[in-house]
Amino acid sequence: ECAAAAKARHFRWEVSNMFWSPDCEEKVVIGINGQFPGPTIRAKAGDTIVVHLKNGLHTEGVVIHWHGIRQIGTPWADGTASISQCAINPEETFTYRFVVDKPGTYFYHGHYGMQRAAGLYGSLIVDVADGDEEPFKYDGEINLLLSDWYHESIYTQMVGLSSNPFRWIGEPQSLLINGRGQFNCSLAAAHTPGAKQCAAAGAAGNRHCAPVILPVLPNKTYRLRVASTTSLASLNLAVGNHKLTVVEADGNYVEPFAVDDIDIYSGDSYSVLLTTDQDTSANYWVSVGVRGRQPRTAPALAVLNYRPNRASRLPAAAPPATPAWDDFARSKAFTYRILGRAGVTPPPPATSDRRIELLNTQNRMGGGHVKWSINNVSMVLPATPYLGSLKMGLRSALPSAARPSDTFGRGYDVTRPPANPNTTVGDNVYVLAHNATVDVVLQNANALARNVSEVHPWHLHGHDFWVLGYGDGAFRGDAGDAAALNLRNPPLRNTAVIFPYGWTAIRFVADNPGVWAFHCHIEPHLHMGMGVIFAEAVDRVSELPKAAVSCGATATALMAGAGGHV
Ligand SMILES: O=C1O[C@H]([C@@H](O)CO)C(O)=C1O
Repeated sequence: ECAAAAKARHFRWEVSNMFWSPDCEEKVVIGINGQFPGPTIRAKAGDTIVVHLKNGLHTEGVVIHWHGIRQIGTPWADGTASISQCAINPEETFTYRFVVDKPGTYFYHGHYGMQRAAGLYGSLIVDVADGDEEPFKYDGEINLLLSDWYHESIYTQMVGLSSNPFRWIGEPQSLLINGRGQFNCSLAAAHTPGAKQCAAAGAAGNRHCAPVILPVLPNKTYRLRVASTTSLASLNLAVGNHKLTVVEADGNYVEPFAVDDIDIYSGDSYSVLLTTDQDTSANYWVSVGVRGRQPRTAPALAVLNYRPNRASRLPAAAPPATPAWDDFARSKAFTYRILGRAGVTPPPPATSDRRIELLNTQNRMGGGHVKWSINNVSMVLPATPYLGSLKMGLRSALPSAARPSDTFGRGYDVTRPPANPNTTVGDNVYVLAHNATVDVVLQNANALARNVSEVHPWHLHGHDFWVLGYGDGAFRGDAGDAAALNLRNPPLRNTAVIFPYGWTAIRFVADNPGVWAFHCHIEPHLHMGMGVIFAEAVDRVSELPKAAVSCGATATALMAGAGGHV
């Protein structure tokens, strides 16, 4: 019996700032229990995870979001500051308790300010429950948590993003694999004109930035678990000479397909199978490079080490080249191939109960501030977390009186900079009826500069969604695009990308009472307002832990006796 085998896994974690050299340059990172990245959580489907999280940052709050875990029945454990809980104060401990109900490749990360970009992240891997089997076979596993790294602190970055004039964060200094990179040198210098060899990193024994070595045995099949928690970069991963067979995306099985490389946007996770069927006398490069934006960051490299070859024997061939950053036709071809595996729950086939069309634009506010807006409103977060304030009916805790719009109106020209770039801020709270089938169409557009439209990976909390389709240009809803959506075998995911000047349509059923963020997973873009909130049947949320709601207006009301006593 599955239920009997499920167990509670307890963790005691302390978050703190610490000196670390992720790419061989010493900086300050946010670590957990003295580690960067944070400890990997490994569990079985059905287990309960209990994390006692102590905030050891001296002067700021913290929360942790369990990315891809739907938090069915535990919306207060979603780890989103101002949305699902109060930020945990310094020296305080908050207990997250939630069930990991579905096997898959997940991760966790900070969700307060830009703390994710400061290094607050780690892997969360859920195996099938005892007695269950994955629908594919493999002999071993390799975990690759990908990220990007900036030398400037997140505080400097945040000040720049909210300053007038605006200061953009720019491209990252390094890409990291499992928290390690090499700035200003290359492990494959012999193949990179002008690059210096990273002798120092290895020779000095710098354990923080030593190359990632992935030992494998010949003629075996490995499951590579790949996830991206980048602040900005869209990535591409390739392994020299080896094909990759994609089998899982965001904790859901996909119809297997073989490729030479995969694109990974921030917030995505994949499992790919790799068979070690190449010349056994050699080692091979794993290369991770930037796509979607003009790269200014060297690829991250790791060594696939065919045992018993020595790990120090660098591959003779050059690392596989990352495809051209702006070859969006290639990116789309990969993304469009991701479809639900036979047996994956199909979406409700009827037309949706509600369609919400969200126009993504870059705007100006007050002359110089640069913001991202959704239907012309840039999201700001409230002092009092929504889960508490909405459950207690404190409408006054909402930053704006008006509800946001379900459409941006026909006729907006997505091919040009906004005709009227002025925007306002608001809460962007959409109230969803219990069990409604909701379609959301994300519409991309031209940014402030001419001939610029960027990639945005959107991540939904509290749900997986079906990705029903993608298209170029403006969504022509009832004029054709709505009828052409894939209701047969769409993939289930929690993150979906919008391509430049394109649209992406998703569907989910609002069957998980709570307050859920839906936002661009690019850290600076979220900080600039690129998101909305889905408040879903909040009246059905069961009693909230007081520690999740005891701040701001909810704390005041609680003290006064409205909704319980403290
Ligand atoms: O939000 C962004 O701002 C800059 C640029 O548009 C203005 O400097 C950029 O590349 C972003 O993604």
